[in-house]
Amino acid sequence: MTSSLPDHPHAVELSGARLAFGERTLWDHLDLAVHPGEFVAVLGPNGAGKTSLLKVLLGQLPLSSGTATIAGTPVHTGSPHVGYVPQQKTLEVGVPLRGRDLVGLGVDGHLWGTGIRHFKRRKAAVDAAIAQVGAQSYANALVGDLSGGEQQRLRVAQALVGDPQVLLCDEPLLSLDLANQHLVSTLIDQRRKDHDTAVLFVTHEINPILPLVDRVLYLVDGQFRIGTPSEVMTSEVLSELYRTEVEVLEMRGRLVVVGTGDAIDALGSAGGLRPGEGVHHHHPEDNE
Ligand SMILES: Nc1ncnc2c1ncn2[C@@H]1O[C@H](COP(=O)(O)OP(=O)(O)OP(=O)(O)O)[C@@H](O)[C@H]1O
Repeated sequence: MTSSLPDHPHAVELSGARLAFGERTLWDHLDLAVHPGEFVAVLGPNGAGKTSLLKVLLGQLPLSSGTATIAGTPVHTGSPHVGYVPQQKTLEVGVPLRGRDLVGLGVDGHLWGTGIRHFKRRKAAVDAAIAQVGAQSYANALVGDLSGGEQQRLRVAQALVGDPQVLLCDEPLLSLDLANQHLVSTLIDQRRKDHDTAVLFVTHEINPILPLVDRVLYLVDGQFRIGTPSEVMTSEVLSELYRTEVEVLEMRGRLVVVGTGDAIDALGSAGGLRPGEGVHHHHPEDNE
């Protein structure tokens, strides 16, 4: 399968982008050009506007000002060039949906049409996406019977089934154990390497994906910074963003963010301290 648009220099482009709800500005003057195959982590405390940014790129939320394009085209809903891994919801046991049905939900009916020829193409696309995430052995099982990690791999397959040029992921590692975090992040990394798919990856915890990240967009309370992890994840930059003293320590290849005072709550969700805790190694189960 190949994408129908010729390769565009920028997979995602935000220019002078501003998003406000009433008096509250989530971000303003945001310029971001993401290249094909680039992996951008979107970090920041609760309510900073990370999910809203993905919604803008999905065409679900209009910008207050500025422009947003995907592969050179203004954002709009139902773009075949965008794959989306939404925030994880546990699927209930007993839902009569097989793994391959879940993946098939990612297929756009308008694009594929109806009839036996389209049915075959659709099935081939679903099979290919299932194979990309290595889910063949449980694709016919009921999703409610699958583990969180298996469900998440199928969700990634659902996002890949339309052969997207841009993959938007909203905390795809949440509630996964370390092995599955590694598995799912490796799948996403493999996809961008093999297909030059750009990845915007919203997360509260940069450590599991630190080796994959090209650039970080760090949003805090109307402010933001964009740069490589070593440019953004520093005591100076985060102290400026949080407007309080924040320390970033590197320990055995992991970044530990340590803050004080009022910022503790916010930093707790960004990989740092929670009230009453000492230096805190942010583990995945902390997100529970
Ligand atoms: N349609 C809307 N109208 C008004 N306010 C909204 C709307 N959508 C989102 N918000 C507010 O915008 C803020 C940012 O929300 P968003 O979900 O983007 O944050 P986030 O950074 O993804 O947070 P979290 O880490 O908690 O998921 C929140 O305070 C939210 O209440």
